[in-house]
Amino acid sequence: MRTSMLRSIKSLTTSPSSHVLRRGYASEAVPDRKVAVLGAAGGIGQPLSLLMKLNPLVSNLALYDIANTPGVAADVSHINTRSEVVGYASDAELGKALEGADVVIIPAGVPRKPGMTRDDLFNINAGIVKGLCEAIAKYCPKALVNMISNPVNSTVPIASEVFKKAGTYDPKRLFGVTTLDVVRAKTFYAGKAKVPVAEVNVPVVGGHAGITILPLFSQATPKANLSNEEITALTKRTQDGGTEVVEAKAGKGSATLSMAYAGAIFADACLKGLNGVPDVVECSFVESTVTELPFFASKVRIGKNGVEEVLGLGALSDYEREGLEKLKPELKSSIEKGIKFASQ
Ligand SMILES: NC(=O)c1ccc[n+]([C@@H]2O[C@H](COP(=O)([O-])OP(=O)(O)OC[C@H]3O[C@@H](n4cnc5c(N)ncnc54)[C@H](O)[C@@H]3O)[C@@H](O)[C@H]2O)c1
Ligand SMILES: O=C(O)C[C@H](O)C(=O)O
Repeated sequence: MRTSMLRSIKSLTTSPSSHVLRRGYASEAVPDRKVAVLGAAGGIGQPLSLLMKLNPLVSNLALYDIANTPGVAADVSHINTRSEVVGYASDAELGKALEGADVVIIPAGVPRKPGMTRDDLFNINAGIVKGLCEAIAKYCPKALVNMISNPVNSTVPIASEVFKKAGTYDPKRLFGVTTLDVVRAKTFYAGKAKVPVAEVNVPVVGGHAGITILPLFSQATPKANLSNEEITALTKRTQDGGTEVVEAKAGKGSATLSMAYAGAIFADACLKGLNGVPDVVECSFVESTVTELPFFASKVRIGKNGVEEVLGLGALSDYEREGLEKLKPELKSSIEKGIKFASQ
């Protein structure tokens, strides 16, 4: 995405065709797409809004938050790229922010402090996510929902229950964003294997918390001859990547910049899928039959209707098979906690 996005941004801002695009005459080549960011003024929301403003696939960018939205929206709106930016600042404006949205990205909610698990955020974030998903069911039930708010292992099941209750649930349109785990696995693997990071691919499966994050380094490319000890250390670092940032920020929140980057990659994949670009594949936490668990992160092919295909796990090493069995009880209980909360 990086090179193609940067190339498109460059041509958008420097070539005569940029005027054509901005006037909206290029709708065949680049259809209009509205993206809504809920929690747009937060630590993730601000840089994510910036990155979505730079994405030439976006024609309308709706920035919603319960605090500080006007400033963020005014600031981002001055950037001379294709999309029109509108800020929405209160509950009463949420419907307008969502109406017509093709993709809704949700980074609303509280982040961790040192010593907390993602599950410790459940009590506050579950209610936030529930309310936002009720509004999505009402105002843009066909949108692809990119859930960033933690604990993802529970917030995605909460969203599914809210949509089921509203009669709008389409499992193809609900995604837990686990892209940051893939971003980390790629970075850490490239460093250890001494291969160019831009060429690295590593699937990360399972969920998005501690041992439920299972990077499949046996499938990493380019291949490298890493020892079992090195694979164990890489796996642990990927699983603890979020905590590494939380501790480094020492009470000032969790990953925001790397998450904004990861969220922008995933939203871009959704937009490309919607636009009919073939073979758009990203890892995501979705409704799944890959294991006995109802939700599971694995590679997913994204197309015009959202999830086109949930891909299987491929061949696993003994270490990964063991990790897979170990993560299931925790992931199952987080999923059940979300379902129980939303069905009350
Ligand atoms: N999926 C991932 O990989 C991943 C990575 C990093 C962080 N996160 C999660 O993302 C969430 C946000 O993190 P952050 O660092 O941006 O937090 P933050 O506190 O900086 O920002 C959160 C924003 O959400 C807004 N908000 C709160 N309630 C809202 C509501 N009802 N509607 C709209 N906006 C609302 C707040 O006003 C704030 O601006 C946290 O739950 C965090 O754990 C997930
Ligand atoms: O670690 C966190 O709490 C935030 C996020 O889930 C992350 O992986 O960085």
